[in-house]
Amino acid sequence: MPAEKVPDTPVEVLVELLKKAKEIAATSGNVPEELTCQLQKALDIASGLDDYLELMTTQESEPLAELYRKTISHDWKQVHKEGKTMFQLPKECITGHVEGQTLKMLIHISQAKRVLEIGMFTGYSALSMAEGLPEDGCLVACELEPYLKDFAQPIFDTSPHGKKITVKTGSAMDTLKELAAAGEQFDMVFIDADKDNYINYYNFILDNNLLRLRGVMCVDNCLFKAKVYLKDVTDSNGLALRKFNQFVCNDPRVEQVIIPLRDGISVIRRVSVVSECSRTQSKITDDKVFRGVGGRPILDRMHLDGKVAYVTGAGQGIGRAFAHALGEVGAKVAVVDLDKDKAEAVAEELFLKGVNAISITADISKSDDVQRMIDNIVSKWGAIHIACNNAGINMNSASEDTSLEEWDQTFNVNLRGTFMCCQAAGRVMLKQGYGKIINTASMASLIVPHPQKQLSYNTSKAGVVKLTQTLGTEWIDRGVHVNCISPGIVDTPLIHSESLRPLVQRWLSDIPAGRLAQVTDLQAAVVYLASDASDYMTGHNLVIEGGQSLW
Ligand SMILES: C[S@@+](CC[C@H](N)C(=O)[O-])C[C@H]1O[C@@H](n2cnc3c(N)ncnc32)[C@H](O)[C@@H]1O
Repeated sequence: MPAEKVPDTPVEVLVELLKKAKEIAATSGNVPEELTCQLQKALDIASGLDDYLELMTTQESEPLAELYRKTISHDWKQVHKEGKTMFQLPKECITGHVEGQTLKMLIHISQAKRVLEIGMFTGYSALSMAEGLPEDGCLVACELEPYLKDFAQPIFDTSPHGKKITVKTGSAMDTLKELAAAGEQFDMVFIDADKDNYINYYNFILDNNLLRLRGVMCVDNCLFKAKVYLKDVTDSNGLALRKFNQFVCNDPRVEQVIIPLRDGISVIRRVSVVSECSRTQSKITDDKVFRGVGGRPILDRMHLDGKVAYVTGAGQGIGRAFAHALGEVGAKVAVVDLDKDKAEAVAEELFLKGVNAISITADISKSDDVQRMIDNIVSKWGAIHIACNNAGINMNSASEDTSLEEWDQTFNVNLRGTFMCCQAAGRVMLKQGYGKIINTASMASLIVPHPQKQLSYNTSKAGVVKLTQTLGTEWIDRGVHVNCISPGIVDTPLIHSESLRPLVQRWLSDIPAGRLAQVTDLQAAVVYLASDASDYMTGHNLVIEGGQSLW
């Protein structure tokens, strides 16, 4: 701590006290050496903590470092003297590196997209949190002093994350009222402004649902230099924080913990709405709709944590998108493809994202390969919960010219291969009493896409739908759901081949949505069909074609 710095956290106060004690020990002749030694150890521990945390925390970005340098070197006294700020702002009120990184981490953990900050100062915590937000995330920062907006904005503009921040100047309570009137809600709220208003901000936020269900509130300075728990404190801010902590601690609407980092950060979350409603004796219907099935709200019911999935034809296109989608919501994924390199590349992509993935090379038109694929997965992960039978081929020819070879090849992969996968995975799933099979059919199972001629493809995909319906009804009473997805025309590299490219304009005029499907348009469907949220669906053909089959 620099010599002129005022101790600002319990640890900094402790360091100062230990230094004084050491000085006293050094100047009194009769202090045992053992006591001096113990004092030095205590001082080393306390004074080394912040430096160590600083060193071991991921480095701040250049815009944050610049914001810090500019804030610390600014003459705040002079600015106030010149009447540019209403109050004389102490530079120490900047949150800084370790706290900024903590807030950014909380944003990541809570997957917040919308953040509200009360008390921006020069914007260090605002920019730290913005860095943790996704590209379409946003942060509304309330700040009393217009001068601070002008101070922070040029630095925000140097950061790729600065555009996520909107600064609202004026009294924070006025801004809160405005936001509540507009029906705004936030995933995370950070309070770091005038301490005597903390309880008012907190109550207003909860009473007006500014913090969304399962949102998180963080509050700074909750240890207030230890004044919240020391006796004989007269400091008004210390007493305000003490009262605030006690209020939150007694509030049945929330759970809280104070993290003793810097000057203390309270992390507060709303507890179950059920207990909140019974407390207020609201007339609620306390059932699965209200609580969620098994206490899990709808999005949680789409999670696939601990589930084992495979996707065939996952080396590219739709299969790759399916593999990523299933992995992103928690499943372990076996990436199956005829092409070894492609399967390995996608498994590597998934692994990089933190998904447990393996690659398997298999030709699903060969029964031995199919059985080997299933055996590999079961021996590696002990089960198969989700089977995405997606591999397929498409050849074009006029029906009068379609060779038996083309017909057989198409059916061997698209229908016979899909059946073999369903059967092999189904045997495992029937034994488990649980399974979700998702076959990739096609819009061509419903309509005859034109002008290209693809008899064997169309009929094989119609077969996939009937296969799905039959298995879906035969196995459902033993816990195995079988459904299929029928994509419309998907924008894959194949579409841009020389022979197909001229047809794109023609197709577009047949599609109400006015565009081809992207593989990402299909991802939510596979997650839904793989999850418990679709437990009453079986034998269904989920058509995703931008309305094309309706015209
Ligand atoms: C502790 S500083 C905030 C530090 C900031 N979070 C950071 O990361 O550096 C408190 C800020 O709250 C602002 N403030 C105080 N009272 C306010 C109020 N009633 N409405 C809005 N802002 C207020 C002050 O002007 C000051 O900039």
